[in-house]
Amino acid sequence: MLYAQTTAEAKRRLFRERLATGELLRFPGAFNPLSARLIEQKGFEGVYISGAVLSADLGLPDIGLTTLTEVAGRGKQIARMTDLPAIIDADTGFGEPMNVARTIQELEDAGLAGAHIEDQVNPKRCGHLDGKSVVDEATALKRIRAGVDARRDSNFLIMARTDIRATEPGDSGLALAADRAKALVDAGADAIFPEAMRTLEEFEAIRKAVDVPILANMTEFGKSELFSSEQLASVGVNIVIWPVSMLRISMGATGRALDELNNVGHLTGKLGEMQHRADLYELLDYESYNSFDTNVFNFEVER
Ligand SMILES: C[C@](O)(C(=O)O)[C@H](CC(=O)O)C(=O)O
Ligand SMILES: [Mg+2]
Repeated sequence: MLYAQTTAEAKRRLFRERLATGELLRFPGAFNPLSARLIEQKGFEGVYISGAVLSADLGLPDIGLTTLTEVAGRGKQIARMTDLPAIIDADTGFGEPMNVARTIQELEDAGLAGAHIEDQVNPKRCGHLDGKSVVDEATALKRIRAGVDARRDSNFLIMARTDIRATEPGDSGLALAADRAKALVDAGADAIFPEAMRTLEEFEAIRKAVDVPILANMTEFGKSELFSSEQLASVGVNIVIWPVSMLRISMGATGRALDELNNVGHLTGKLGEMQHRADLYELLDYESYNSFDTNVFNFEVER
């Protein structure tokens, strides 16, 4: 009933323990609190909260328009609905290193298990678009140090994302990414998110460069080939995210349903694609509200 039972501290501790095993942990992107529950019900290890989804949800492009208050608020709504650890996209940390420090404390208070801070300049853009710029190494390291020093729960995972790979083509971009990843780890990053890696070999190169967990971003229509969990595990990736995928799927299905309404005038033909009322109620744990008030759940839903 209501929110998940596991405290934020326990989620972070368990997440750290799981991460230490070296296995691949799968974090699909939750586009709302309810979808986080579905991710948990389907047996995944964690929930990702994407900046691209958060901004798209508000009808805005992913160019750093959302505020810390909006991001922490949505993060809290999603994280509290699941016993799984939730990691959130904190973009460039919402300002100067001092702002990064406050960002991390706000995200801890919001119940997140971790966050990633990237080294793009503001205004930032999707990591899989061309024409990105990154800050110099000293600034990138300051952001991470500020976050690490500010956290109060040492289990809160601070992940450094570097976008530097796409600033130069070919092997030189990859070498820059490996160097920056090493420096970010020296500055205290608990994990590395190498953005816009193109091939499995590129993930492998970052794996060799650092000895902390690394994350693979399997966002569609971007720079990376879409590798399977098995392939990513085989090159030593520890966390995989599908940040926007569930929103893309839902919006695609919504578009097709609206076409059907226009063309046919009813949705009878779409019933099989819908989440059934009974499944929704199960996900909401509707029945348990009955233990509080027996008048709440005194009906049956036929499948
Ligand atoms: C991971 C990401 O930062 C996000 O906000 O979800 C995006 C995803 C995307 O735009 O496809 C990214 O920059 O890769
Ligand atoms: Mg993002």
